[in-house]
Amino acid sequence: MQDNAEPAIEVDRLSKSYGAVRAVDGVTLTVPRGEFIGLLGPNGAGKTTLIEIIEGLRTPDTGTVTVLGHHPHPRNRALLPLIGVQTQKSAFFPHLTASEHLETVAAFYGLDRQAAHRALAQVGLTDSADARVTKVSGGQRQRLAIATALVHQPEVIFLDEPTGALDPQARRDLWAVLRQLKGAGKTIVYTTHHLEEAEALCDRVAILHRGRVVALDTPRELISRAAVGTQVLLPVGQIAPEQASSLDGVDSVTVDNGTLTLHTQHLTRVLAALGASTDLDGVQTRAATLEDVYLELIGAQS
Ligand SMILES: Nc1ncnc2c1ncn2[C@@H]1O[C@H](COP(=O)(O)OP(=O)(O)OP(=O)(O)O)[C@@H](O)[C@H]1O
Repeated sequence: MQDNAEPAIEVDRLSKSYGAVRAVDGVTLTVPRGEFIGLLGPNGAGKTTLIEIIEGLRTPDTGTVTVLGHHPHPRNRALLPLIGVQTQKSAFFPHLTASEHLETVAAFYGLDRQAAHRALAQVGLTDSADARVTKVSGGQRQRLAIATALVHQPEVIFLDEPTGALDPQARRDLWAVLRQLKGAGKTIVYTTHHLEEAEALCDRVAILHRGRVVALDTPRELISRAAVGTQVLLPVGQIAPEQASSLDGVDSVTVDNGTLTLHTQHLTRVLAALGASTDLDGVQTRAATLEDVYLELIGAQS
């Protein structure tokens, strides 16, 4: 019997180098069951290497990994039914329709057509069941890749940039699919370069830089701890930048593209001071986002 208190994933002091490049450099990470965790970081930060070591597709130099209590290395067959993997280069069986492709995958797991049709429905692709895999749109391809990872109803799902090259509507549609998986109690590990998406979807995010985890927390906590604060935006000309700088609560002022931006940790004080000096019509405020935190962290480390 499985111990449900046991974490879904435990990574301990994991490292992997390619020649002189330390792709993963001493990563320690625990993912509880049912968590939706995002791995973020610039190109080359080590996200794919880390996720593929956890999946058992790459071998670490040092350190240990357990997934649902199993070691993925050396290749561990007991783990395969428990994990679902969508990689950046997901391949489909050519010449088949979406449902035929999934039925073939289901057969590998000793499952019948029903499993394939359930996975199609889960990602909202039932209407495209008879479409050839070579003819489907980018959004449908991504859904089919996720369905391929879901056929055998795994407990832990790994998704490497599942919303990569999708248009905004297709991405939003996929968010609904990912939220449903989370709602069904699955543990999801995913990588993305879309920070607003990670902020909307993830319970926690790990920000990687040069193979190391430089931040690990809930998006909300990371944002509240960051120094970025809130921005107050108003059209240039409404108040002189020097006058704005001297207002109560203003930390700094920048002018960009016709907009004067006041940076502050004390929004109410700034709005009160601003209201006493100028008309507040046209003034906008912008709360800090995960993207601000990310840029601050990565910028500071570069
Ligand atoms: N098979 C490999 N052989 C040699 N170097 C590799 C290999 N795989 C990754 N690297 C290097 O390891 C580092 C981490 O790469 P990785 O693909 O894990 O980063 P990433 O964060 O997933 O990047 P991206 O966001 O671009 O997908 C990079 O410097 C990359 O060039």
